[in-house]
Amino acid sequence: MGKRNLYLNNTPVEEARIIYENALKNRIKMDYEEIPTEASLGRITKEAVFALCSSPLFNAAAMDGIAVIAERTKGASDREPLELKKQEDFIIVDTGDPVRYPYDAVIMAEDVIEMDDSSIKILEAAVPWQHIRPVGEDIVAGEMLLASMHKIRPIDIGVLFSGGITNVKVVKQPKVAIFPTGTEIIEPGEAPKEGDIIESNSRMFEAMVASYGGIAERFSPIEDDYDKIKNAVSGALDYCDMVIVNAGSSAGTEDYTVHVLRELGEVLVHGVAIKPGKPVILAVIKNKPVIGLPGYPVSAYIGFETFVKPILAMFTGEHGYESNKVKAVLSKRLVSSLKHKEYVRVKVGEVDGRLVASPLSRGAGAAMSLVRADGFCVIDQNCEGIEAGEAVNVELYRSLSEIRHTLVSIGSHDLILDLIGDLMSIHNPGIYMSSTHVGSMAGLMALRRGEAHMVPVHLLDEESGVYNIPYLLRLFKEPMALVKGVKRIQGLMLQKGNPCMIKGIEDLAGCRYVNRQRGAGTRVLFDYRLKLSGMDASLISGYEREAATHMAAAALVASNSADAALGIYAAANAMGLEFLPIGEEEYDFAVPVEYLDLPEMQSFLQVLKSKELHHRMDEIGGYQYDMAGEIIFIHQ
Ligand SMILES: Nc1nc2c(c(=O)[nH]1)N[C@H]1C(S)=C(S)[C@@H](COP(=O)(O)OP(=O)(O)OC[C@H]3O[C@@H](n4cnc5c(N)ncnc54)[C@H](O)[C@@H]3O)O[C@H]1N2
Ligand code: MOO
Repeated sequence: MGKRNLYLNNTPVEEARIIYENALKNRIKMDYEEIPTEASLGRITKEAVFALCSSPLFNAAAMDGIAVIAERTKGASDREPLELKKQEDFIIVDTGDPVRYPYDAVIMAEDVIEMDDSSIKILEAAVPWQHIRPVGEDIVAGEMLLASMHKIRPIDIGVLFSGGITNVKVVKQPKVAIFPTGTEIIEPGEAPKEGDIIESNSRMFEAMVASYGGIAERFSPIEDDYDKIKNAVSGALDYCDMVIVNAGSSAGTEDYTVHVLRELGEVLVHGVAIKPGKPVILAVIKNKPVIGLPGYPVSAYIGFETFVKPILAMFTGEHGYESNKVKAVLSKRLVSSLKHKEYVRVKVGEVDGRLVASPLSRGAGAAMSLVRADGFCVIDQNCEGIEAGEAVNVELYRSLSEIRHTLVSIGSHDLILDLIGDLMSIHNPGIYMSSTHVGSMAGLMALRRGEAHMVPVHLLDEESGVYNIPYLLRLFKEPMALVKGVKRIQGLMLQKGNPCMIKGIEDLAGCRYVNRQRGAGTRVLFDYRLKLSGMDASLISGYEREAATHMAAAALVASNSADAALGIYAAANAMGLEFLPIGEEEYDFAVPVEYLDLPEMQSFLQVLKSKELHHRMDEIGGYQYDMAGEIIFIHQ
């Protein structure tokens, strides 16, 4: 082996699905088992379930009171109360007690006047069968309780028991073997060295298999070794219903999966027009589905959702997964290739009653983009892209009600945003903050387009030397508020020990710098300082290289991929870097006045002023928060 697989196809998603499902439809047979009713939550009934007994089993009192013979209560009224004798005319009953012949009505305790131990008075006649639940009112023996192929819910379990059903026949859960592969893969808990990757996908698959009604059998990582992979897959097929092999699915010299699967059985598809998820392998071995999923976490997730989930449904019979599709306005132009169908993770916010979708990182390795996402939108294969402002369909992962109670912040990044969001959810459960980091300027533009409630900004006006306010005056006609945030120290983040001996911006020539994106406040500050020092940007290698956040820039320096970056003290500190202060800046929040009263904004303001937040900022260091939460109203 050791050869590259340079022959991946590009089968359209739907076509690949049909090819595979057709190949499997006569091979996958649903199996059944009988299980205790109490263990049947979420399982699918094999066949209709009929009640063995009625409920109630007898005529039962529906209220606490007395059981009477209705005929004997005739004529009772306010004017002529009727006296009844215990045991002769009535007996005492509690809710649920049987009511036997000759009694045929129940009078509620509240409507009974007690005379002495053995007699009572009533002021109204009883109607026959009042307050009595007749035999079989709820369930009649022989009645169908649940239909075939019904997914059992908590209420169904209750009803099954009431109908005398203690065991139920359900569809058997398929057993799915999961094999992570790759010599670089180490088990969680082991200390990672350079080149090692902590195993995570098989754990994610295990949870996905369970949530879609299967039983996962997860194995330890197998190294990139043809025979080891072959023996593992072949052995699992003897007792499992399906096998997932993770990674080694594309064109690497050690990507053996497809060769192994070809030797063991038939590979129907290798390579699908989907992004992320392209190198999916769909195979049939020993009449069972064997699926190779790509190693990158996002590709693995989308490959599973697209190809494993429908095959699991062929075993479980569960097809009715809810999909929560909404229409949202796209905040940023999305360009996509005609070569594939693309799944783009998006954050969704509701601003002024309008849902806005902002695309997140599109990298297949960026698992956090899935965590941060509220949903995804699909760009069809025959579509080259979608313009900003166009409506797109978004499949939501989060509930619409959570999205509606989310403060949407788009703008400059700072570590305190995560802390604030966290404290908001603690102080006001049910209120959330979503922050997208695009830089100060891009945030203000998003606010102008009505896509955010608030923009974290730190923009220095070079002429006046004033932060933020001049920009709001320039860009907004409507009344704006500047909520004061923090003063934070910006400086050069340098490698430990400062091996390049950088003492100021002038020393950056000849070093490997990493910049921030255009429109980021830190970039504006850097350009301003460059100008002051009279230095030409072209002398700085890496001036064009951009990192999206302070932490991302700091991480590049920490990993010796760059020598210096401009950033905040907190990021340098978090990454264990040396820090050369350049100056203090004002990191505030631009808010249209009309949003100040939103409950989500009020929660934000409360947290911003809280001791708890200030304490956490002290722990990180580099922040001054004397004015945090003060509001400056900006009038034109
Ligand atoms: N020359 C080409 N290179 C690549 C192609 C291509 O068509 N031509 N396809 C790219 C695409 S698209 C994808 S997706 C990846 C998929 O590659 P593999 O499925 O072969 O996966 P690996 O290369 O083994 O791993 C990729 C990545 O994922 C990490 N990984 C693997 N297993 C796990 C696990 N269990 N838990 C966490 N992370 C895992 C692995 O270490 C790698 O970092 O190929 C492109 N290349
Ligand atoms: O198609 Mo791969 O799955 O994008 O990264």
